[in-house]
Amino acid sequence: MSELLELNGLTKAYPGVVANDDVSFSIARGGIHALLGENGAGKSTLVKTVYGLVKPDAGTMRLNGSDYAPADPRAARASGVAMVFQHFSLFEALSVAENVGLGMENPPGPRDLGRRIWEVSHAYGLPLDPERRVGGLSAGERQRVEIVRCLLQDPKLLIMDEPTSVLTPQEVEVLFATLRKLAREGTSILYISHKLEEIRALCDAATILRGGRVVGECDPREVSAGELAERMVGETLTAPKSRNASVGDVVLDVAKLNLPPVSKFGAALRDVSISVRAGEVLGIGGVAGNGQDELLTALSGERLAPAGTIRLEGTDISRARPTARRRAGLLCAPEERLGHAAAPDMSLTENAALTGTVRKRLTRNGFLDWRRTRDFAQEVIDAFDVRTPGPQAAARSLSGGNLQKFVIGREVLQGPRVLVVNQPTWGVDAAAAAAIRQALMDLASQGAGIVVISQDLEELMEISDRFAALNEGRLSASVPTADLTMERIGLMLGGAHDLEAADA
Ligand SMILES: Nc1ncnc2c1ncn2[C@@H]1O[C@H](COP(=O)(O)OP(=O)(O)OP(=O)(O)O)[C@@H](O)[C@H]1O
Repeated sequence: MSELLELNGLTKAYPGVVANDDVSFSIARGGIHALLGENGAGKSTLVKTVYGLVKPDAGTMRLNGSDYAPADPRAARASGVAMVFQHFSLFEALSVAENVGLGMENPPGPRDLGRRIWEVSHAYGLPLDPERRVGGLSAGERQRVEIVRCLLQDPKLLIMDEPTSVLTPQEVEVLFATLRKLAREGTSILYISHKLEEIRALCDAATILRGGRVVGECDPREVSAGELAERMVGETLTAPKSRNASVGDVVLDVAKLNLPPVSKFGAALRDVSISVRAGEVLGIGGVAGNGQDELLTALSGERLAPAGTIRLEGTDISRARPTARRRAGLLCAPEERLGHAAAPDMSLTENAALTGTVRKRLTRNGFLDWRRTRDFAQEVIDAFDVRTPGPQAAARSLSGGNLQKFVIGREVLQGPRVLVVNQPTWGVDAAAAAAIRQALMDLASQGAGIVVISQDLEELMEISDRFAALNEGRLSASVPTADLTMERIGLMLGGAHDLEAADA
């Protein structure tokens, strides 16, 4: 196999950090090449350089034997480089075909475009109806739109940034079949993921980054996932410690909560009942868009609930606003890090103040006490090993996984009575994910009630005492995790509610 893309000495520094440091490796034609590394290792910076979004300070690239230095993504696409981002850039109110057309340099006429979308999507096992509105599509279907948009440009290199984090296990299989087919046809794939077993199943080469430098190359099929993880972090990993499951009184009690969807494309909550005891972790599984956002905003107080539906340690807080709920001890960490959980252009200190003022007493005489706030941000950075030059850094300058560690740490260190988290380890590397899970379990051991909403079933099985499934806005009765099989979980996720035991 010959090389499609060669990277030679790529270097890119940001204030206080060298994101890529003399990075050299090559990607084979028709190869599926994994880019591995813990959060902040420099993976995104590197692929953004290849896609023309970042200009390197030093180093060169060659594509297909010719010098390659894309001035912008348009130039990269013209050279045959396509990228599917972790965050989709689709317009919900437009159709599949309209969205695809908007992302193309020279889209064909509407009828032709519709026909080609249908053909390409079916040929690659990702069937799409060009006429459907994107707003009504699942996350997996939206990703198909992004992939098909890339395929219509006939790419030589397809870059995928953590593509499976939004997919169900079945959708992952379909995606892998598509990528293998593309590779057989000669397209190269550069694949970023933190899911090491997936990398072992899919990729035929891997480059490992640590601190911006290449620290290893291997064939992931010949190395265990544990070994890969250890090479990434440069140390031995420990599995989470189990804890004593001594549970206390009910701390969070939700009774028959009904709420309309947050948007036209959300799901209404229907008769949702939850009961979480002190010391307990309740895992809520389900495919995104089945009421997760509605549940989180109802619990955080961003949307008020009908009186008598939500009780915290016996007190009705259904009509209380977010600040009052925080004061009472109910804290929430939403899924979307930039925008919802953190303000991108604000510093980490300012972001610490966003949710920390009441419980960490960050105000004095009605004004923010900047020193205390900065100290709190620093405390989060230290305790959760957030890689950043310091609390003055803007939230958007952090790598995705490091910002996630900050957002979760900020809530955990406020000593909540009840903590609700949505996708707590999304985009977080194996070592940091283990640390976040351990922190949630430790918090439960200290007597808090924890609700973990996640699409990662293995994560839920690892840390939850009980499991419930959210499907079209209905929450199943919860079942002790120890009694569950994957088959039963599948049935619960599919909405077969009558199969479960009654709530204990
Ligand atoms: N625009 C920027 N300004 C300042 N620093 C940045 C910027 N972009 C990235 N960095 C820093 O560069 C380093 C590498 O970040 P990068 O996003 O490439 O890591 P990553 O390996 O993709 O991490 P993750 O897995 O968490 O997404 C990090 O320390 C990050 O904080």
